[in-house]
Amino acid sequence: MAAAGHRVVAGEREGVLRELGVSRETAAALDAYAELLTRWQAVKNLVAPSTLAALWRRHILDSGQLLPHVGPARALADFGSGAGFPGLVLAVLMAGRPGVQVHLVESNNRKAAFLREAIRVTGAPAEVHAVRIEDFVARPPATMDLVTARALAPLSDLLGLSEGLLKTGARALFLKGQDVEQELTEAAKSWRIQATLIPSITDPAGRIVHVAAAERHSAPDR
Ligand SMILES: C[S@@+](CC[C@H](N)C(=O)[O-])C[C@H]1O[C@@H](n2cnc3c(N)ncnc32)[C@H](O)[C@@H]1O
Repeated sequence: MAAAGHRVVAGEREGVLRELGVSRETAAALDAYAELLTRWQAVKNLVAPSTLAALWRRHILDSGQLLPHVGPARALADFGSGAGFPGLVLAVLMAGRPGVQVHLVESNNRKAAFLREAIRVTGAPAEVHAVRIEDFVARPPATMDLVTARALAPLSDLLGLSEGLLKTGARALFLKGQDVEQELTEAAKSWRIQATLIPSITDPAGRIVHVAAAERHSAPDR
């Protein structure tokens, strides 16, 4: 069904803008993004159709809740950005900070084209890398301060993908669902991880995994 048929949850936009505490200019940029996503969704199916009605909370606030944990980071790499979550939302929210650049790594050309258009309409300090994450990490365009990702892979795989950037000093913020404890236990078999779990404000079972550092266990001596 065409996106015109979807209904936005009443009052959700206002509540989310209040929770994020954004300026009028930032709210306008988020509106432009939401409008573009709704329009492109009809033909490009960018997010799960069932989640579009709750776009503001399920996607925009879910992404924006990372902002207080970004700290002084200026160079961000968002892995598997899809329609821009969380990377593009963070770029919009950080637009006023000097020197910020968010690198959206998304190998799907249809999604990468959408992201380029979203950057254009929002003026967000971001750029799209339509390549595989593995290739981006092999030759990053700058030293990254922070890696973000949502709905991409289990934690141990995320650490593997991020390894090259963690080694040069990046931290990571991963949005995780109810399986987070299991994923941490599994990841701890291969990694020594310094991480903090932060409750999600959009999902009672969800956690933000803040990785300060991680390195592989050395191979056991024989
Ligand atoms: C399930 S979607 C999640 C999108 C977004 N992060 C979100 O939470 O809505 C995963 C995205 O990662 C991209 N992706 C998966 N593996 C990738 C890789 N190795 N390199 C680049 N992009 C990848 C896919 O094309 C897809 O858009």
